Amino acid sequence: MSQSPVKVAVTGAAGQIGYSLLFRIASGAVFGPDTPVQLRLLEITPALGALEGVVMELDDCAFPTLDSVEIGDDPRHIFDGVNLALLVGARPRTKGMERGDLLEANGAIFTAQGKALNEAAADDVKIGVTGNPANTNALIAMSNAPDIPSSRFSALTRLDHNRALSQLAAKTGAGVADIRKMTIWGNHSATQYPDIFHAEIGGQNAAEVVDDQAWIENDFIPTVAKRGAAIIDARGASSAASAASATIDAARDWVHGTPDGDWVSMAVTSDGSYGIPEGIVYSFPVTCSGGEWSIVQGLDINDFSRSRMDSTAAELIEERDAVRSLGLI
Ligand SMILES: NC(=O)C1=CN([C@@H]2O[C@H](COP(=O)(O)OP(=O)(O)OC[C@H]3O[C@@H](n4cnc5c(N)ncnc54)[C@H](O)[C@@H]3O)[C@@H](O)[C@H]2O)C=CC1
Ligand SMILES: O=C([O-])CC(=O)C(=O)O
Repeated sequence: MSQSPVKVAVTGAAGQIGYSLLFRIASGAVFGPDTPVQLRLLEITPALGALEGVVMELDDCAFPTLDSVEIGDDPRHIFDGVNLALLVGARPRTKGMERGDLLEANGAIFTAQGKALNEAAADDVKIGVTGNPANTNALIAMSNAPDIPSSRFSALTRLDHNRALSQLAAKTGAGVADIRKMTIWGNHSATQYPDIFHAEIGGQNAAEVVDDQAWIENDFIPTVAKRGAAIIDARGASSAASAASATIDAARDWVHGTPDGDWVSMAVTSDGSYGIPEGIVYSFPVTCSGGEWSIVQGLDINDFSRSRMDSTAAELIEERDAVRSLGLI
């Protein structure tokens, strides 16, 4: 093992997503086989006993890339010197709830964790927010961490991106690896806009390959946007293994870069690109290189896309105003 260890914090580590996520990070899925990982796991006090059991299992895997594991309930201590913080811990929604219903319950968590990251994290920290409502939780954490550049925060829309790839592959008979340039715009919520007008299948425009606007409007977009609720209905619990997998994909690409000729979807702070109001955490098509993301510029936006991009921005503005009135930002 040639390199010095990377410190990775995971919050909500004893939860469903944590149980899929930790083993993959520990086995090198984010940083590769040559980089030792020090896991720093945050939980609420009553869940620390269960977390000890998860740590026993991590030990029992004997991963060569796992350097050490520390657990605790104090964010300031757990975030000390971390290079990557994956903020998963939050209450999940249950049947009949929208993710936005969690704003107040989960907002307080991200206020405290933003402050603790600001005080304790390493200078190069990257922060990925999975806990819902992910975009606005990232905004809350960012607003409470004034010394960390806002470009170091992102919220997870990679699961939506992966869902869109899988639905498009099923419709066209292509393999997911043949599809490039998928985009999720906006909020990780039912208003998100999965956009195939710039996507390519084997180099051909995906919307032209599909050639079925009714499928795009009535099938593809609602299936992707409401997939989380469909999983809750079927499983009785929200998505976990796929959410962990997307969290890994997002962190890996942010750290190591996106492949040439492709992009990914990440919710990042808007700089006004594509007319999206500045400052909200909005999912864009991005490329990553050298540990930094950049929003893909210059895409032509048709009227169909424009109205959907604006509706999901409007929802994020409402969420921002709601957390502002709660004093969270
Ligand atoms: N962005 C995305 O694509 C997705 C987001 N999610 C969200 O991820 C979050 C976690 O989901 P699950 O793991 O299924 O939930 P879970 O309930 O199984 O686990 C959450 C864990 O967080 C812990 N926790 C609560 N408050 C905490 C705090 N202040 N500090 C540290 N830990 C804390 C709980 O004790 C629990 O162990 C939920 O908000 C869920 O809605 C889930 C799927 C996809
Ligand atoms: O839908 C939920 O509440 C969990 C989630 O974010 C998803 O599966 O996309």
